[in-house]
Amino acid sequence: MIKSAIVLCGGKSRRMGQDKGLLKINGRPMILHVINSLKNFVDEIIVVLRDEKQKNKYKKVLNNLKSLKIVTDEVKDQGPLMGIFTGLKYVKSDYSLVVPCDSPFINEKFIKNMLNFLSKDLGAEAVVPKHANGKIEPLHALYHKSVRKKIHKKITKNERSVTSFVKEINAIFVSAEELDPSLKSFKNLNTPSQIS
Ligand SMILES: Nc1nc2c(ncn2[C@@H]2O[C@H](COP(=O)(O)OP(=O)(O)OP(=O)(O)O)[C@@H](O)[C@H]2O)c(=O)[nH]1
Repeated sequence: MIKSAIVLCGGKSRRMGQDKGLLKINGRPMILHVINSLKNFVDEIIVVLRDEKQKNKYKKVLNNLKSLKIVTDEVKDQGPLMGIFTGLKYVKSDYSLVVPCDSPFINEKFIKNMLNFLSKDLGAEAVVPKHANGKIEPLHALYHKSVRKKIHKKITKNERSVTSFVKEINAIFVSAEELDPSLKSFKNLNTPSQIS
């Protein structure tokens, strides 16, 4: 069974003030932390960027990486739901693990636990982590390719919330704490003060 991952990296990084995926954490661009964690567990990684200009910058950092495809949003600056829509167009697998590029501490435990769901007969359109306080993590989730049609409907209505989207589809919610007891996989770096 082919396993695919989609890395969302086409955001505007307004709060950070510079492109988050290329920002170095412990001497290495954030996106490489995410890709390094994923690469031993999936057969292909689709990196979804905003446009050709951003793609040219990332090519320098991502060259030589096997099984990696860089694509650009069908329409830019529409938010992560568009990124998922674009990524799902290119994947070979039925389900894809979607992750953001600004969570550099995504770890193997989280990835393995998420991919383990693929060995079950899921019968769901998505598997989404949920915290004890009810907060959900739709950018750290598994999506079936078939949701593309439903996303298209939302986008054409200008509805861009990924959280609202997953609440409307047939999604399974799973304990974030069980997927990664450290919860580090879910930490997003959004502002300069979060970078020491
Ligand atoms: N492909 C793609 N990814 C996106 C898009 N918007 C956000 N993302 C990604 O989704 C993740 C979460 O994004 P946010 O932090 O909410 O938004 P951001 O635009 O990156 O940052 P801010 O401008 O500070 O809100 C990041 O990995 C982004 O790169 C988009 O339009 N296209």
